[in-house]
Amino acid sequence: MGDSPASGADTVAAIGEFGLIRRVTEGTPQPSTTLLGPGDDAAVVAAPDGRVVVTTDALVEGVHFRLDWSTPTQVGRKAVAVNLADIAAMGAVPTSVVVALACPGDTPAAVVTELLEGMAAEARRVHVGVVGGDMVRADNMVVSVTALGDLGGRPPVTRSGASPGDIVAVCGRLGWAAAGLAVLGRGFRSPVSVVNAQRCPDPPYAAGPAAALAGATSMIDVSDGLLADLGHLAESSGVGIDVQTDRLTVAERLVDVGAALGADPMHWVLTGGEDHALAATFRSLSDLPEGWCPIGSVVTSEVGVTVDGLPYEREAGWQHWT
Ligand SMILES: Nc1ncnc2c1ncn2[C@@H]1O[C@H](COP(=O)(O)OP(=O)(O)O)[C@@H](O)[C@H]1O
Ligand SMILES: Cc1ncc(C[n+]2csc(CCOP(=O)(O)OP(=O)(O)O)c2C)c(N)n1
Ligand SMILES: [Mg+2]
Ligand SMILES: [Mg+2]
Ligand SMILES: [Mg+2]
Repeated sequence: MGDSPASGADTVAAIGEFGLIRRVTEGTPQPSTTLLGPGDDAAVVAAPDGRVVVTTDALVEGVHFRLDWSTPTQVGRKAVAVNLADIAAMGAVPTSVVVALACPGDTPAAVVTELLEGMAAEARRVHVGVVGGDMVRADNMVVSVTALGDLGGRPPVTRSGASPGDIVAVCGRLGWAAAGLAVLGRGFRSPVSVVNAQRCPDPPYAAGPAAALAGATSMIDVSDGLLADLGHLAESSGVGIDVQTDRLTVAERLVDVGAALGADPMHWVLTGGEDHALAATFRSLSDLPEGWCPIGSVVTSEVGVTVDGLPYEREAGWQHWT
């Protein structure tokens, strides 16, 4: 897909910026919370409780996705999903999404329309619209998404509210996208379950607001790796966090892939990003909503994360530029 540029009439350059915008916006249905959709200088969306939650994340070809690993639809879905997970991690529900796409002129127009369709499809899963965007020329593809959300009258669940004695819990998958990355990186395309997890996450969006309602004291989505992201909670809250590996289930599929590739599947679970599970702290075990699993505790030791009481010797997760 990405390695054979289209020529002739149906490229981005041939259709032009405004033809492309018309193609991806005209006739797109919007939910009722979109008061004024794409086409003007800005969109107008309802902000039911008077506050707006906003987050943005960019995906870069070659860094976050490859068009020979993923379809444009999967890239679009992923770009929106990673942002919706950040909204959920605040305990909010999404209200709308705006998107920006940069690509070379010889990009087939179908790649762009499929990507935008993927974005709209992921947004539709949570009943929100893509209410605007931007499209510009660049040497490599970059997809950037901004998501807005609503707290429903609740306080935001921040990274800074954990205190010693809290239970650390997770909702969603861990290690699957990392296993998929390892498979794709070695040139394989199966097992499709882990490969698809890398291509596009399936974050537990509803678990964020549910955790907020249940009194979660802090929360984050796992984008870089469980230990790395719990590290952000620990640092913001000024606490220690201990993860108990006997509380973490390593799915049989991950065990199989680990054995086939000579990799430790527990390392994927502890440090693999991109599944966008939610990790949160709760005052007591009985506060955990359905689907949340206890995996550790907030402790009074020095600020940081330990695994079974010990420092983790390998990288805790993904960092750009290192
Ligand atoms: N260029 C920037 N300007 C202001 N804030 C930024 C910038 N880049 C990142 N941040 C903020 O730093 C925090 C951590 O970023 P990041 O690790 O990307 O979070 P996440 O994993 O949730 O996307 C977020 O609050 C983000 O908004
Ligand atoms: C081609 C390719 N190489 C490597 C990765 C692995 N990878 C890229 S970014 C990333 C971490 C998450 O991305 P980031 O931009 O840090 O998102 P954020 O933490 O801001 O949500 C990982 C594990 C990938 N998805 N695709
Ligand atoms: Mg980010
Ligand atoms: Mg996040
Ligand atoms: Mg990151």
